[in-house]
Amino acid sequence: MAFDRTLPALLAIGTRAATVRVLLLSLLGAASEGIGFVLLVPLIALAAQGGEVAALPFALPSLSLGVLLAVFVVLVILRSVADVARALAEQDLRARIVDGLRIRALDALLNANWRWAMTRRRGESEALLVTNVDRAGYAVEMAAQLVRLGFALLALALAAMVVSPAAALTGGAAAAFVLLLYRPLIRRARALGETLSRGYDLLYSRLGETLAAQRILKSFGREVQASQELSESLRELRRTEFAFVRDSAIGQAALHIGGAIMAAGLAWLALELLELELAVVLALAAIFVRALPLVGSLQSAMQGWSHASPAIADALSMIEAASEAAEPVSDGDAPRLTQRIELEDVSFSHQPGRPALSGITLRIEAGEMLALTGRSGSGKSTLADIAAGLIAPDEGSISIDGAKLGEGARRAWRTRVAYVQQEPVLFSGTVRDNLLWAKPDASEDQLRAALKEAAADFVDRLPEGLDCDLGEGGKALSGGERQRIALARALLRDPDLIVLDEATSSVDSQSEEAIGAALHAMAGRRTVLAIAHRGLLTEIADRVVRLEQGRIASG
Ligand SMILES: Nc1ncnc2c1ncn2[C@@H]1O[C@H](COP(=O)(O)OP(=O)(O)OP(=O)(O)O)[C@@H](O)[C@H]1O
Repeated sequence: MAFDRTLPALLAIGTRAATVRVLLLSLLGAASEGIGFVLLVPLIALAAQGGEVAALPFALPSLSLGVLLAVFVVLVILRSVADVARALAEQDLRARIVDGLRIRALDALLNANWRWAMTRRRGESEALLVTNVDRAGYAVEMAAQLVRLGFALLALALAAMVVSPAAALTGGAAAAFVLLLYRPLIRRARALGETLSRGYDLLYSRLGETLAAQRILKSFGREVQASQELSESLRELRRTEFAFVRDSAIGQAALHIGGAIMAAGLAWLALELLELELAVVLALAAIFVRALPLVGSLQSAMQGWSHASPAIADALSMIEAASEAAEPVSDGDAPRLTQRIELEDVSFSHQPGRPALSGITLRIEAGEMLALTGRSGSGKSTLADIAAGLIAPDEGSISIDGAKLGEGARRAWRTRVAYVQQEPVLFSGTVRDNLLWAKPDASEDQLRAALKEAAADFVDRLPEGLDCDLGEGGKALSGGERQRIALARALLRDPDLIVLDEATSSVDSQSEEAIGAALHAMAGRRTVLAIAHRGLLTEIADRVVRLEQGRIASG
């Protein structure tokens, strides 16, 4: 049932104290119920047989009816209080595990090195953080239910043992046999759970891609196909869920039939073979009637756990993989660029045998604006990622002011680098919110200076200026305006290196000119590495380096 590895790892996230609380409260509830059932024997004996019970294997304390009833009430109160406290403790444990798992997964993803992160599909990560973690929470609920039901059944079994060992053992053996018959169903639930996990991954990745491609999808008139593809994925998912529900329902029905046969057999055994007294038979019958639905719930919980626990395994293995790919924490102050960045015989391959860069030797002088050109796939972004400290060369080295940029310094170097990509990423909120995201303690003057330097002083003309709400993703602005705010945000950190990844390729010519003029005005003060196929940036750059198939062809 894969409790082996998954459960201990989960409980470590949920904290030991919360787990122990759930266990103890489940035990307390079960024990008070079990004792109540044992007390049924003297109670029924008092009512039906004048208090005499001869066939019991233990001496009954001779209690009056009043005392017996009072003890019953106390036991019920104890159990009810334990149940309330347990429900709260279970919720606490579940919340700790779900939140802990989600935060660990996000931390692991964000802290993994870029090379590993590039290989992951976004939809896969989304499905993991959203659906799988919720399913993990459901699995925890099922595990807690299994524990509670297990304790309750154990307490009932002990109560039955006290009342009549022979009848209890026979009943126990019969119940174990019935549960054994469920093993194939449990295994099937697990397989269905794994299929469902994969199905959700695919669904989320398709949904993400569809939303991202909304514009192109409309222009190709593929709305109907997109919705058909989604329907097909959903149908597949529902088929799996349906199979799971069907198996559960069949399991429950089989349990009821098996239970009725067992009850008839046990009644015959108790009355005909063991010739038990009425008080004992009635108490056993009460225990049996109580235990049967519990066995049913146990079976559902087992199937639920089997169905949901693959989601936990997925989350844990992703966390493990991301943690193995974790970037080391910075081992000192961020390197400062005052002289030059030097790439020495740098090679890099995203995939074995297909080098993206080969033997690149390049100097970028501080204060220089260098434009990187070349055909698509020639290695420009890979080179920029190496210069920005996102990835490390497979061979060769990169140094800042003569100091090699090693494993421990790369993260720190990135705090000195500003990156502006082709499609500017702005967050929902005001212009001010978007700028402060890069430098939360920036003063009003610094915000205005950055906007001015990035040729984004159009902000003054917006209603409410800096406090103008830009809407989701900065929708309220044109592409060129968004890009200038993105540049202002990059400048606000006073970076040593600005990397522009085709930052002007999709902006209007007026914005391109404004950005070009802004960059030109930075000449000598800021180091800029601009990826540009052609156009204004290559004209204003101090130097143009052209890449061809991962090698420097000119410049
Ligand atoms: N994540 C990745 N996984 C596998 N291969 C990759 C990955 N990223 C880039 N590559 C490959 O590495 C080579 C260089 O890619 P890179 O993106 O650096 O080129 P580019 O010049 O920036 O291209 P473009 O102008 O299209 O962005 C290409 O062959 C590309 O297919």
